[in-house]
Amino acid sequence: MEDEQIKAEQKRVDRVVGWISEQIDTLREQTGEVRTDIVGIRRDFWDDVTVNFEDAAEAAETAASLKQQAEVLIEREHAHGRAERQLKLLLKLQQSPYFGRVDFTQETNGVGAGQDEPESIYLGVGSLLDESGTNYLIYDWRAPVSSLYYDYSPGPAKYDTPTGEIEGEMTLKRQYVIRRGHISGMFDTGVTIGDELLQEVLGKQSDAQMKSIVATIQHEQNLIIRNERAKLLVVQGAAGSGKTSAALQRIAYLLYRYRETLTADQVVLFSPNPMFNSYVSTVLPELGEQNMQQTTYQQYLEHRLGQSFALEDPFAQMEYTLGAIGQPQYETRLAAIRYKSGVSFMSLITRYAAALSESGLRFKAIKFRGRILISAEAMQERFYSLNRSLSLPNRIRMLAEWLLKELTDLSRKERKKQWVEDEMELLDNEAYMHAFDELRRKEQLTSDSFGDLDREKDLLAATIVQERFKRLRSRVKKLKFIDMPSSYRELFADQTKASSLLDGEESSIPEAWEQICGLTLEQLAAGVLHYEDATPYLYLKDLIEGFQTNTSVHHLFIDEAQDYSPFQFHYLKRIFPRAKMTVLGDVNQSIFAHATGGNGFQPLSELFTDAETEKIVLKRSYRSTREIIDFTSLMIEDGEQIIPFNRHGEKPAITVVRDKNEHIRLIGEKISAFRKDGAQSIAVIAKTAEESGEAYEALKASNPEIRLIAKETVTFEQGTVVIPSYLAKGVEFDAVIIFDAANDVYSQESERRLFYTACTRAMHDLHIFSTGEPTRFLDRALPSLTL
Ligand SMILES: Nc1ncnc2c1ncn2[C@@H]1O[C@H](COP(=O)(O)OP(=O)(O)OP(=O)(O)O)[C@@H](O)[C@H]1O
Repeated sequence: MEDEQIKAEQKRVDRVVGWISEQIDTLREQTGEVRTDIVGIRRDFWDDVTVNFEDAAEAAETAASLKQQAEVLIEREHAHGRAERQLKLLLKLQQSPYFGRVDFTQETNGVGAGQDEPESIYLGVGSLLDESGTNYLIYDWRAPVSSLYYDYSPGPAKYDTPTGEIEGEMTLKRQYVIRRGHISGMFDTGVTIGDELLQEVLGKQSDAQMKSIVATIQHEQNLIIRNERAKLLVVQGAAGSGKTSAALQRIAYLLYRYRETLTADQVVLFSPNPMFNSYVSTVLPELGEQNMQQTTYQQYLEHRLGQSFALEDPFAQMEYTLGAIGQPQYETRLAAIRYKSGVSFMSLITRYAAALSESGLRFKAIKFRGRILISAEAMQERFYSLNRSLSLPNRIRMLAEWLLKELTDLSRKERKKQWVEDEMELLDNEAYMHAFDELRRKEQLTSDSFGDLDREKDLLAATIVQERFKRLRSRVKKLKFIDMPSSYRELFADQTKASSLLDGEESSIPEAWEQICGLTLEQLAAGVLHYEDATPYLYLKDLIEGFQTNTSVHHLFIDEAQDYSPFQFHYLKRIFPRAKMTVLGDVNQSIFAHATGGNGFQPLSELFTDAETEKIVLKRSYRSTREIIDFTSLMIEDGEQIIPFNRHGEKPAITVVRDKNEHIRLIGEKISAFRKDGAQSIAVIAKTAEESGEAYEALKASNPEIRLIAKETVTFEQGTVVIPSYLAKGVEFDAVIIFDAANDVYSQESERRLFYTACTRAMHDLHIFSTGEPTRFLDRALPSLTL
């Protein structure tokens, strides 16, 4: 690029940065003032309100005055929040005001048709107006016009606006690398967005935090980011194709596009594990947006199931499926996982709930001081005497009301019991006075009541009983009187029940049903709820008690969606009925036993109509070097369809070791070598948690800084780690060492995708160790390896 051009561009950068600096100063002053206001309002809060509770009118005035004062404070605090966010954005723009430019000449139709003057559009992470307040010095990357930059190369181009399509000619597309207000790189680009810039970005060392990709979003990723039409957007993308990145930029886009109506807490991202949450948590703040709500499916289950069971998590299930091969009930468990994850089991549960509507729902007696106050039979009788045309949840609510009334009656009788008398006597003076004060407040005792010993005692007895009944009432309100575990268990207790429920559709019941029933009963008796049972159990619970739907969520993002079962998808749709879904995954990385194999996201299509659904396939992979992608693609079917980005590095390598000592020594040496080459993050990926633990113990002596990642790990940090394969999902490392790829470690066909997932975590280097003959998943890839 010519010097003159760079000089002219730098001049513009200087001017823009100068203007940003001025605005920063003004804003700082303003935020300072607002802050002082807030401190002042807080300090003088009580001086500026008139507090008087003498009578009802005064109290009302006090309340109004308090409300007004609080509103002023809230308004100021909001203003402060807005200004702070704006300030943060300006500080970012001050360092790097923009990353791209397109020159675009809009076509004008009709009278005087022809071409307007070209306009230069500069793109940054936020927009900025000039001194006059009328011209944009920087356009937000999410503005309609900015899509030109992502969708076109120079030539005819168009973009959508809320008022229609605008066509024209793009005459220039330029990219900048601006650091601390100085242009350090500038490229004019052709067909795709800045191969050069992308090269530079992708060639960098990894980070503990995911980065935003706004400067280099690719056309097909932009389709995901800006999609506004689909109610269900399905993204099938190769490993490293930018699914997570696109999802996060899409959230930023939606928050910008619908800023009047959408807030960050109306967007929920389901991610694979807590560590992944930490990994992606900085992307939106980096883009000047607040973070969406982040959770994992397991966290949701725990929140809903509370303490009622020892709830197995997906990783414990995974450890079992990977490590218990050959154990007595292994095959039964696998059959159970497959069946209980599918929609057939869902319809069995739906029918079971319908049957419970007629009979069989289990209840728990309400007990008090070791006595049964209301028996389960009484509840059952009452429940089934209610109008059966009413839904289960409605009848449950009516039963709860009845129970509360019963409890009120029972509490009256309880007052006369000896234990109340005993308890009254035990009250010390202070407690007695306290109870009496309470009584006076509640019952408005007059001074006449003093001395009326009987009345005093009655009231005190009522208070004591009421206190003790509080817990019972609260349990009733929480519907704890339903014996959910027994109600669920009953489905398995009689093995013929399923076929009678599925009259005509018995063929969907698996062959091993009898054994599955046995296994389920065993596990429930031990107070354990297997992962595959958790969603069905919750579904049944919700059919009985009513679904706890969340209608405030407008957008649901499900990352690593290949790990969700059809049942889970249906359930999520049910609890977020108003949300649009963006579902991102890679069928080649399906690692759970419930994975449905080749048909990928098929179950999802049942949730929305064809017209509501859009599917985007990402074939280009950005994470790894061409050498790594060429190699890993040979491990999977259709791998040749993955298109590597043209970035080169060392060929992957394999070392077959002879014994344990050599194994550990060579891995230690490899770690040192990678570090010397500048790798910031190195992962030794083992198959299971158990193998990771062993690897860690063996390696830590010679690598004291090495860390072990377990399912509880919540932060993703740089450095050298040992990590189980399934936890490495979604994250990436400069260099990956596969701990042991021996054929007897990765032996089952079902483990192919797990192995593939582990290998595709590598950005720049991949080294595979094997303690014997390497896994057959490498058969096709092996010849291309450096031995
Ligand atoms: N357009 C882009 N510009 C720059 N970097 C990109 C782009 N797209 C993807 N990347 C980079 O590629 C890597 C992989 O991206 P990401 O993790 O989003 O992929 P993924 O499809 O979710 O991967 P996986 O399914 O393997 O977990 C990241 O380092 C990301 O920053």
